[in-house]
Amino acid sequence: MITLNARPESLTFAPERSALIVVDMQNAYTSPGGYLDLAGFDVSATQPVVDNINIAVAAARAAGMLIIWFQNGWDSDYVEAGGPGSPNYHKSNALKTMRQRPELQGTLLAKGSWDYALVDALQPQPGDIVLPKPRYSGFFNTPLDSILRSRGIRHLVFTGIATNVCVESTLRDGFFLEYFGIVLEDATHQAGPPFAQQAALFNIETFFGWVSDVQTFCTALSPQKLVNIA
Ligand SMILES: C/C(=C/NC(N)=O)C(=O)O
Repeated sequence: MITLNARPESLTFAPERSALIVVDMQNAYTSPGGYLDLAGFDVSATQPVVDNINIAVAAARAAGMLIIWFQNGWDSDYVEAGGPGSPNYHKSNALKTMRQRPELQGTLLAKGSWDYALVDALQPQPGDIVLPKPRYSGFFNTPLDSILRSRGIRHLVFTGIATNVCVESTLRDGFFLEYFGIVLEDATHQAGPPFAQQAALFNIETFFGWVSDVQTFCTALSPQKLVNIA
């Protein structure tokens, strides 16, 4: 068992019965020229997040935690995105950007595209689980709940982009399914202004889960080891 210092209080859990979830670290959400950048969101501060996720993943893997990587997106014909009868068609800024700029059609968040791919610096290893997801929540239309329940996993440590959209959506759905959700704040980044990050972390800390950071997480898993946090 480890005890992880977190806000609003510390949590004790077994690493081998917990998972590190990496949410949507795709070029779409992280890289200049990716979807968020093209849609007008600031991605200039995402590199430290990539670096910190690599540190957290290495520490979690060494401690026997399951690593789950999500990739958000749809088939290249966007059937999975839903048509005009789906709110996703109207709210997805990727779909809206492609309607405004038809030359981008088929490039944003389409499976097989550069935009959909995980960033080069973050690559799953054998034993990790990679899950595509068609909506913001990683519990919606994916086998996530079955994968976790079959392994007796109840504690989920979250990293990834965006804190206020897919990270928060997945953590909230997990809360309703009786999972304990913890966010490593310096391994996440918001879509939108800085207040979106602050509000998401406030919501999580106050209502849905816990907030910690990569250094604290690594120290809890391996007290003797020194890490260089970005
Ligand atoms: C805005 C947005 C966020 N996605 C995420 N991975 O949090 C989107 O997919 O449109």
